[in-house]
Amino acid sequence: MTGQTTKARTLYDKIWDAHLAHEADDGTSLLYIDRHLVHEVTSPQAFEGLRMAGRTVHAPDKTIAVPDHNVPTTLDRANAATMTEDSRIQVEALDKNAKDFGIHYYPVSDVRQGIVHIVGPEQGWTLPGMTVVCGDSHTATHGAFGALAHGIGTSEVEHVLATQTLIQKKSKNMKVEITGKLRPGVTAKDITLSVIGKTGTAGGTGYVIEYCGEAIRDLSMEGRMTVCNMAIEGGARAGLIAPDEKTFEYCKGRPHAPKGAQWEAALAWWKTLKSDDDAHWDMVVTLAGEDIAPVVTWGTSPEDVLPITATVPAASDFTGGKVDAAQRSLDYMGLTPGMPLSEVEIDTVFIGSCTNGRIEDLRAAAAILKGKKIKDGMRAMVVPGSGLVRAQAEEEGLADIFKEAGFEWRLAGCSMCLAMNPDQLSPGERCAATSNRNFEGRQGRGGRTHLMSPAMAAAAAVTGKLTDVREMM
Ligand SMILES: CC(C)[C@H](C(=O)O)[C@@H](O)C(=O)O
Ligand code: SF4
Repeated sequence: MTGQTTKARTLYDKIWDAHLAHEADDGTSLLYIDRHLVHEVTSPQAFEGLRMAGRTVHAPDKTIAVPDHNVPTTLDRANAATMTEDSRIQVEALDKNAKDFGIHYYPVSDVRQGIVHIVGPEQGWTLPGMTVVCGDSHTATHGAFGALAHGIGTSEVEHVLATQTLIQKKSKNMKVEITGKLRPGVTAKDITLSVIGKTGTAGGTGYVIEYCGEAIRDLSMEGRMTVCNMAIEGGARAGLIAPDEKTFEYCKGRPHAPKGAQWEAALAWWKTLKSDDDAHWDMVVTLAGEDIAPVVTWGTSPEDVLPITATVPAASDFTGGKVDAAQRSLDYMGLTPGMPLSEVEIDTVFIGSCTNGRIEDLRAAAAILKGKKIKDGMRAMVVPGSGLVRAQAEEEGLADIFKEAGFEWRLAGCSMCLAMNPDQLSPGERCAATSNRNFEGRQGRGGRTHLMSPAMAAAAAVTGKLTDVREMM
């Protein structure tokens, strides 16, 4: 790495350099992978490939599996009859593969089971400066720790299982700075949606984003995970945030975090993990924290985002290819241009997912719901991101607040974030959701999704409409 070490580098450059095993003349590189997270949807063929080739998992100690997408989240889920045949096959395959290949595993029956992107940080598998991959696009979540974390395809899952390395080409560096303070009622979710609203879903293509600025520093680790989670929705390869005292504090004492002298050594390295002042950025995006409002999506792309105080746009408000796309979105979403977003009535509320299924998210929603009831006829569910989040929420009395308000209190999993398990919208059903994708059919065929923060979703459950949470604070 002569020469490279003296040049000013970004955090991404530093993590990349520290993991580079080989670089070919055309830039194709071989990266060492520190953590490989595995779930039931994208791994069965990869394990099958290993089996057929007679290979083992190269680093079973760095490979962590948990079923999350297909698992029912109802209290009776131990009963296999609650799963579809396809789901059952995938979950059983993961049970078997984890056992046969000797990797770390959190089965459905384990209180630590949950959404892979919540379990990894919670158990201390995700640490600053690491390379973290998973056959899942929202692996970007782990970037909140100053780790280079991104999704990979099933053939790459097999490659990482077999070699603990990944073939990559380096991305460009983008800086997204959120300056100043957030206003009351504005959360990490509003930041990340507003960034995508500004850059578009393709704006990050070819880049790794580093989020920085006072408003990012002020976020908790939970909030930082929410921001990085949606880097992929903005088209980026990954999103990351330089680690700081909050990061170290979060990691300290976690089951798989280093201990004693190893902790001290790790900490010394982690403290060097920041972009140099004069590092080169290929693109810079800046938003003022004060200018960010509580937002909701109105369309079928995460970039279709507006402040809750706005009205439904018309297709003619857009230009180029977006005109037709906006019209299609409006038709699918059943919305009329000019209508105040705060008058859009909803049928269902989903609080959960790897975007907003952590304890802080549940606290924010419960703070709005305390002493209130959800609107008559509303279907509302809270799906904690892991069994441990669920247990903590019960201990803090949040579960009681949700139940008294009329919410279903579920077990951990991806649930209604995507239509791969029994939790689905029916055609035309409209949902206030704290997840990250609002594509056509994402939550069930014909289902209509409005993305927002947990507090906003809680407010919507009470009024039955998209609601400005600031009116309920
Ligand atoms: C099923 C999985 C491959 C997928 C992803 O990669 O993101 C899912 O988690 C999602 O959120 O759409
Ligand atoms: S919660 Fe949603 S976004 Fe996250 S991994 Fe599961 S399906 Fe994907």
